[in-house]
Amino acid sequence: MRYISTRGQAPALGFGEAMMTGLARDGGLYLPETVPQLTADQIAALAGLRYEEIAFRVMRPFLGGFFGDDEFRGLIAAAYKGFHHAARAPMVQLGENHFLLELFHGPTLAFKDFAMQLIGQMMQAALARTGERITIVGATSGDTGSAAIEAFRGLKNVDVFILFPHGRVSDVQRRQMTTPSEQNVHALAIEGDFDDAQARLKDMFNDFAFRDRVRLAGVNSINWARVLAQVVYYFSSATALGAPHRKVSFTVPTGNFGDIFAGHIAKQMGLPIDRLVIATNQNDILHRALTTGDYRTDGVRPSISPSMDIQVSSNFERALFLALGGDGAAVTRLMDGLKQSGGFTIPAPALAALQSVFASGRCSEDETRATIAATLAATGELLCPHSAVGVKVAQEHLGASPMITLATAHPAKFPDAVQAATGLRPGLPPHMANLFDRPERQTVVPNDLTALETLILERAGL
Ligand SMILES: Cc1ncc(COP(=O)(O)O)c(C=O)c1O
Ligand SMILES: N[C@@H](CCOP(=O)(O)O)C(=O)O
Repeated sequence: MRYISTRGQAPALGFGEAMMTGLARDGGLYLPETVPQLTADQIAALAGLRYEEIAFRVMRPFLGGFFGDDEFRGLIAAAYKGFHHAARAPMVQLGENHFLLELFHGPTLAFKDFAMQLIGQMMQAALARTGERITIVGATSGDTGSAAIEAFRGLKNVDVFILFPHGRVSDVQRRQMTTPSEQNVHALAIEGDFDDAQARLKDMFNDFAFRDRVRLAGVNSINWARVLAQVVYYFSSATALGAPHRKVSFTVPTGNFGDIFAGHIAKQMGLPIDRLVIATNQNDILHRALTTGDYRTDGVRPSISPSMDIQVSSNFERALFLALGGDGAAVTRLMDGLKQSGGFTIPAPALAALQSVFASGRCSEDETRATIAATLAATGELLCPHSAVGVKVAQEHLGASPMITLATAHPAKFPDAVQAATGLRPGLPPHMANLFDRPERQTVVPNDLTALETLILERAGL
């Protein structure tokens, strides 16, 4: 199994190298050269298995032997043992033909834990082989950061620096990042938005001297292993509803496009997915791009679903690469256009290819609040604002096949928004009960590459 870059210029890598490398050295994102297929019988056999076993069977073909079977099973078991629900990713029914996949039962209460807990295990196993020390730098709009800190806190051979937009994450999200006391954890509040944070992170990867000196590693969905681990719950949920014998559709609250891209991979592996629906908040660049063909940034507008306040959607590059038939030079031209003029036009055949896989919809702030209230009244389910964006857009796309909407975070991460919508203030679960009593530690940093690199070198003692 070899991994190739979306820009077509970086060397192809094996699974372990791709995981430890993060961004390809030509600025692209790694993807498997060919996507392994599961047969209908293999998919049918997943129904009723434990989540951990489904994870093993779905991900194993991508590893190219980097982990032995027993070792990989052990890593999966360790990754999910801290989840607070026996099913890991349980489903509840919201209405006729509409289901909610609860992905917030991990330690930091967001879907990020599914991949982050596992890559925490996989990276530690890889580092144990080489004795290397690495520096993880991550960009977050709120949830990736806390999940990464939870997965890597306290490790001797890893420093973890998380860039989050100053003043633009919820209090719970910020405290999840600023209260861990371990000295290898560095919470950096950048004066900018998530797009700035992610752009500076990619700049660091493209600064080879810095990258090599700190042994830079990435845990955003830049990292293929993150996307891979998110493929699993598409299989677990679809087979629970009768796949492969019937098709299912998914609606995914979307920002950086990693989660829905994992659904695209599941479909390519043979899972019979009818529609993959992109649900955006008022930062609706992906909905506009899919409907008009014009991918153009117009500035991040802070919303009550802050984790989706993103305009430069990293993994859209992976989808474009596939839609352009694997033409790395064409992807490079479009990405250069994005950098230079804030946008690009998707070539017509690629747009048609994207539209054959993805549908899309947008949810306003008022609609988000109304959906939280209406869903509570109709079903008793308390949604976080991101999941509400998904539910609203899903309701506009219900059809013959069952629709599964991904519930991406726990409502207790966004108590102000949920209370404003319903009058109810969701409480934190017992393992986080003292979050607001712990002292915070954060550094406010400018949106400036040199300043950031200097700080990281200093803190990492390099
Ligand atoms: C709660 C929540 N929902 C949805 C998303 C969007 O997911 P993605 O960035 O994979 O599109 C995010 C951020 O990633 C998130 O934290
Ligand atoms: N919403 C995310 C943004 C980063 O996404 P990632 O999947 O690329 O890590 C967050 O919560 O940080």
